[in-house]
Amino acid sequence: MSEPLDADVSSPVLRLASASPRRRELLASIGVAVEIAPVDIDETPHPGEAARDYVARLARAKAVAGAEAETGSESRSRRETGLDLPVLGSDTSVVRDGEILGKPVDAEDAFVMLRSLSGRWHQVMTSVAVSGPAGVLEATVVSDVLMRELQDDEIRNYWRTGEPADKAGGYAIQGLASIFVERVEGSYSAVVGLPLYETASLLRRQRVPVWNGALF
Ligand SMILES: Cc1cn([C@H]2C[C@H](O)[C@@H](COP(=O)(O)OP(=O)(O)OP(=O)(O)O)O2)c(=O)[nH]c1=O
Repeated sequence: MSEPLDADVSSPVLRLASASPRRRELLASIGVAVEIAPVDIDETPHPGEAARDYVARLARAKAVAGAEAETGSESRSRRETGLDLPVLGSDTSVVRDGEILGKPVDAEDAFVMLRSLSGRWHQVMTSVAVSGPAGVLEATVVSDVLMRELQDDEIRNYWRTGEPADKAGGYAIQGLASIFVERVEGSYSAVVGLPLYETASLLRRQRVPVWNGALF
């Protein structure tokens, strides 16, 4: 029997235009080893921009910026041999009543965000874009999340754990905030940062090998 897939020792098959460790781990879980190449783009929403359009625009911008950076000198030898890797960009936003909640900037910001999510449903929108031989392919997934009533003290204590700081909406469903989330309707992996079902489909269309149900 051959060895199981191990993302740490496999050579990269995809360039990940993201600094998010969650996205790297999610891709590793479906056997996709990545080369990390974060990009820096302006994440300011356009005036009047709908949340769904916003996440789609950002995911696309990250994939396109990552592909442009790949044509730089660092990867020139690979380009010359026609071996540029497809590039994945993604964006996750928490949306309450149509309003985009980004990452909290401080304790007060996190308190206001989580207070506003307490005891009600909100949406998590994640868009993924993959630039490759088939052009830029995209998918957007909207999930509904119900958070239980939160006490003021637990919101303050939650901030002190450090978990909310780099998370859209100020919480991580895959972490301590799992005790706050009562229900998810949609894609759990999309809430964490990447909708794996849709991502696998886009990757296959870009000829990136993904685990396909075969025995190892
Ligand atoms: C709602 C939620 C968000 N998140 C995270 C996923 C994303 O990393 C982050 C949303 O910010 P993003 O801007 O989507 O991503 P990022 O800044 O972490 O990385 P990059 O832009 O370089 O790709 O929030 C969780 O980890 N768990 C959750 O439950």
